[in-house]
Amino acid sequence: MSGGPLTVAVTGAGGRMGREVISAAVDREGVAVEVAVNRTPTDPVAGVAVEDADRLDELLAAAEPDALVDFTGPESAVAYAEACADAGVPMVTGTTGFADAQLDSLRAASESVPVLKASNFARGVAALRRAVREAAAALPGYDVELTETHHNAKRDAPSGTAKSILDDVESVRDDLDRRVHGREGDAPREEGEIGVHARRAGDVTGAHEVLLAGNRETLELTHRAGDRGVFAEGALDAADWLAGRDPGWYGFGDVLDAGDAGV
Ligand SMILES: NC(=O)C1=CN([C@@H]2O[C@H](COP(=O)(O)OP(=O)(O)OC[C@H]3O[C@@H](n4cnc5c(N)ncnc54)[C@H](OP(=O)(O)O)[C@@H]3O)[C@@H](O)[C@H]2O)C=CC1
Ligand SMILES: O=C(O)C1=N[C@H](C(=O)O)C[C@H](O)C1
Repeated sequence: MSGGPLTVAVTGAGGRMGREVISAAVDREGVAVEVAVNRTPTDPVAGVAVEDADRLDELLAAAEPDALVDFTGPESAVAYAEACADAGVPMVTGTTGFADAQLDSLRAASESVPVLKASNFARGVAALRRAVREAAAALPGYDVELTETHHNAKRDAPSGTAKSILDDVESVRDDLDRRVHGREGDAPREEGEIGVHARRAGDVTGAHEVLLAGNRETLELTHRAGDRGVFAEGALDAADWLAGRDPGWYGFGDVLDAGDAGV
């Protein structure tokens, strides 16, 4: 926790999440949006002027915000992480869909500044992930299938959260190590599979459902995000927690474990 008013920069300010982060910051006492940028020209968001993203270096140097909050795309998130490293600004990123090499670049930035990356800033998802780890470990031999549902404009599939949950399952179940993305035709389930199903429809904010089945019983664990505000609030909590930390690689679990996330 920074201990004083928190100043933030927001990238992707014209996007669904960028707008939500700015609105949540404006509504939150003790938080000021000092910098907001977008790749394409965008009208002010919640009264905050949005600048050209090409000016980010210059704007960060002038404003020296406590943290930058990024919800954009993998390519831009890497470029913004490099800008943060150059300017000495901690970075919170909720962007998903990174390739391994892009993750390496983010990690390289975390050698200069604190970088906190989370595939989902909802507290309920953190609880879901704990519950999934416990259930998958407690039910050896049970089949596991994951279904995620998102709005029809989402680019990456499966979702970043789904990938995190799959990592969780694999971390406690040595017998499950093969991710099967959908099935078609003559495709009976085989040992070692975790089925993964990505649905894209309408304006669904985000839902993740894990099905465990075996021994003539089923267990379903589901999280549904009610609105994007839940992610924006979590990202601001993360920014507050990250400000002033040492360089390094952090996750949302660090914020929640610390119990001082300003909630
Ligand atoms: N961790 C979490 O809790 C959550 C994560 N997300 C993730 O956040 C990301 C953004 O989601 P969402 O807000 O719905 O997406 P949007 O498409 O609504 O917004 C994306 C924003 O990123 C900008 N952007 C995209 N690509 C580039 C690029 N190459 N260079 C510069 N700017 C770029 C867009 O700029 P422009 O307007 O110019 O196109 C836009 O402002 C996704 O990866 C999503 O999965 C989403 C919700 C919660
Ligand atoms: O793109 C989205 O909308 C979301 N993306 C994140 C993900 O990929 O897991 C988190 C949330 O589910 C919404």
